[in-house]
Amino acid sequence: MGVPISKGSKAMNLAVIGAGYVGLVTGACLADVGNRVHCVDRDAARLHLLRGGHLPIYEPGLDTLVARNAAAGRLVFTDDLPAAVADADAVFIAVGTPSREDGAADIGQVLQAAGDVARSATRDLLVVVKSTVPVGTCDRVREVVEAELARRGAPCELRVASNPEFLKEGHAVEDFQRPDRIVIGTSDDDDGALLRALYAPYNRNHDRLICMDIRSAEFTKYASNAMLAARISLMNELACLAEKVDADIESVRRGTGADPRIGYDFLYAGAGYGGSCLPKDVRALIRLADEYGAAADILGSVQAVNLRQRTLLYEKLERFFRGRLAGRTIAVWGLAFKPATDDIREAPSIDLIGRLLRAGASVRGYDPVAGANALRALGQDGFSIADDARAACRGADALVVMTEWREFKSPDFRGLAQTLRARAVFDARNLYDPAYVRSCGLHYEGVGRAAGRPAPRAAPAAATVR
Ligand SMILES: NC(=O)c1ccc[n+]([C@@H]2O[C@H](COP(=O)([O-])OP(=O)(O)OC[C@H]3O[C@@H](n4cnc5c(N)ncnc54)[C@H](O)[C@@H]3O)[C@@H](O)[C@H]2O)c1
Ligand SMILES: O=c1ccn([C@@H]2O[C@H](COP(=O)(O)OP(=O)(O)O[C@H]3O[C@H](CO)[C@@H](O)[C@H](O)[C@H]3O)[C@@H](O)[C@H]2O)c(=O)[nH]1
Repeated sequence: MGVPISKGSKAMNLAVIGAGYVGLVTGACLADVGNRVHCVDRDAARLHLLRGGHLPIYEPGLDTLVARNAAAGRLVFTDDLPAAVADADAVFIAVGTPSREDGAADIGQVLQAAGDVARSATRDLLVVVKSTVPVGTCDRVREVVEAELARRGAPCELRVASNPEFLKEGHAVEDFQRPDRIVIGTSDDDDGALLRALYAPYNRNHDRLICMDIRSAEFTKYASNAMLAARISLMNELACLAEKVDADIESVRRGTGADPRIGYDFLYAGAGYGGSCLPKDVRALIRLADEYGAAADILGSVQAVNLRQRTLLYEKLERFFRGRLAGRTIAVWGLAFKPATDDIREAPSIDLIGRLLRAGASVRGYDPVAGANALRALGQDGFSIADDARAACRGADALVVMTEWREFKSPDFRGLAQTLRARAVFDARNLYDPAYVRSCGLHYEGVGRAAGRPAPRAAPAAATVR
């Protein structure tokens, strides 16, 4: 077991609905501290994999955690929701909340899961909404649950709490086990006490629980992702300006991040933020603001900058090849939206490759774990997956590095200069030292990197100081 159940807390019976990135990590981690967890999913293929000891997703450390707790009988995978809920003290809802066409979060899966719980419950329990949901969703969950209980004439009470999740993919197990905060929104002290007891093993040295009302907890999740997205978009906008004025955004990042009020984390310019959360949650927050007649000017700009940034690498390639991308072969290193995951949801690489294929280029991709997912998303017409990073470059004109996997950090540039026909490297993550790459005989472009032009001799007239 990872962390033992602490004094004062007892092992609980839990159900987690949704065995995806969040549900699986939540279920496995809570089982690892001694709770008995039923992970419920409606996806038969996913359950088949899990029961056979295979993970449907790549997440560092999750395989051993799942194997250990499944073997100990503390973690069970099932589609039998009534059995999972039968003796549960709490049921976590961790299903998807994808974007609707208008950008709002679709809470259909959450309400469906809540209705399913209320249809099966035979005892009092706490329904904990872990999915990212717009403010007011827990109220809707309560309505659905109460209507169903009334219809059944069921003599039990289902309370509702919000407990948004803040884990990062690729770092999910560590984030869950060593959280920087655990946000809990409740309307009842007993519910807060139950969640405090459940999270006690992760709350031993510092109090990481931040307790509040339900609506504030729901909002905290969106506010956090909005902050993160804003920081990235600001950095990306600054990077584009840096490139114009021949400053180097990497030096600027080091210089600005040194101020503790700014800090170094999440300050990397790149190909625009992707993944299953930041783009979706910014869209949902904008729609929420619209619904309530509130301004979302900054959020609108954050999103607009991100959309623009996602075309940046394509534009660089198009410029380099003077608009003639048809017939070219481009190698792409990194297909996942970030390192240490196989998730390609809203990955900038998938955008870029789609554009290249539409322009008539061929793409040879490589990713340590996301190749199969990329192939499923993009098909095989003009797109292929190489066995390793070097093989992706064989016969290619140029290389684009889209994800900062560790194995891409120090390639053999002299070898690449021999392999790449147009001898060009496009670095969407600013991994490399431009001067060194150029010294190896390669054309190099990063994001917001100085071209090394000599500074203008005289200030432009408009900037003359009187
Ligand atoms: N992925 C992340 O890093 C992350 C982090 C924090 C919060 N979130 C939020 O958590 C939620 C889940 O995200 P995810 O990435 O884990 O999603 P996911 O798509 O990986 O997993 C969702 C799972 O729920 C299952 N499901 C849906 N409806 C069901 C039902 N009625 N009964 C049983 N199973 C059902 C699906 O089959 C799927 O396996 C979303 O709201 C997301 O915004 C995600
Ligand atoms: O300095 C940075 C940091 C990140 N990114 C990009 O931003 C996206 C999101 O990265 P990250 O936030 O690390 O990944 P997620 O796993 O999507 O995690 C975010 O979304 C989750 C779901 O809501 C939250 O729980 C996490 O706290 C939040 O960081 C990726 O495309 C990154 O490449 C940058 O471009 N520059």
